[in-house]
Amino acid sequence: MNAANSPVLEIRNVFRVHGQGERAVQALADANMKIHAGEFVAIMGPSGSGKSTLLHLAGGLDTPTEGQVLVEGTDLASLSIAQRAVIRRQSVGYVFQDFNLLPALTAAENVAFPLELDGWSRKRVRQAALVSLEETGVAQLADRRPEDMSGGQAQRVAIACALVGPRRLLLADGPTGALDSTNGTAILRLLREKADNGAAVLMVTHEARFAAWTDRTLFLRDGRIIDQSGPSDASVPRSSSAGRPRRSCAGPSIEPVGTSSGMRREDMKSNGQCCPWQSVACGTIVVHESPPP
Ligand SMILES: Nc1ncnc2c1ncn2[C@@H]1O[C@H](COP(=O)(O)OP(=O)(O)OP(=O)(O)O)[C@@H](O)[C@H]1O
Repeated sequence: MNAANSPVLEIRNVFRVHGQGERAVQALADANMKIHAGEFVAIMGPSGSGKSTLLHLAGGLDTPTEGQVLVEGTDLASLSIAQRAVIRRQSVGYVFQDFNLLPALTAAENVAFPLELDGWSRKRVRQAALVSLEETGVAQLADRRPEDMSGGQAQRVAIACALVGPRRLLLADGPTGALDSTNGTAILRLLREKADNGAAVLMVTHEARFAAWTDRTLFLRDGRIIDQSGPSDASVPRSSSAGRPRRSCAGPSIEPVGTSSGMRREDMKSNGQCCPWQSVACGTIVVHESPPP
């Protein structure tokens, strides 16, 4: 299906128009980009320039009006809804702007959820969840529910959700938004490490100091990719640049169709088999067999 050197993510001649008629908004226009394994790419641009739309398309949460989105060589449009949900759950980690943690579950259960849907054993799931929470510095919150967390803590749990398991494409929409400088830097370091270990990472950020951790930055304006900046110190080998910024500087919300709030854990698991209805939860997609309430 995909050659070893093919991009993990390719956006090919993509247009996305939201709404119709007089209310139509061209959120993306002729966007083209590729990210390979091991690359960390930032997206910057003014509010409304199409950053989240691009990320939603990359994660298969939205479909282009025109053009193709390929994940590991597979055109997402060629897949059924259920097949797309599997790709998103197994290959794509998504950090949402508003976290999307399931309120009825503890932090560890939130992180474990996609792995449980994939049939991992309870013990393996718990171990993987704890590793991921440890990586984001919130292992002590494993048994706490989102309502008992601060915004910054919830954000780090949401990042743990996106990073758990062997995801090869990480999409992060403002992953440092609710974090102070120290924790924000720790998350950037972690994303950098994930890229250095082979993941493809695409991150929306408003801050050039965070983009400096990436390999290149895409600049969006009015839905168009208007520029790209590469590394200013490309000669620095990966191993010696780990743990610090790589560069000195960098030159729709699609609502879930349903919400899982209030659903019981077992309901959510049994609803995870297939279906046209889906909601976004904790870096993965929860699918409902019937329309959510
Ligand atoms: N579901 C939607 N329905 C209608 N218009 C939308 C929808 N989602 C996004 N848009 C519009 O598309 C354009 C791009 O939005 P998008 O959220 O991708 O921008 P952004 O760069 O992520 O903005 P921000 O930095 O404020 O999050 C904006 O004009 C926005 O109002």
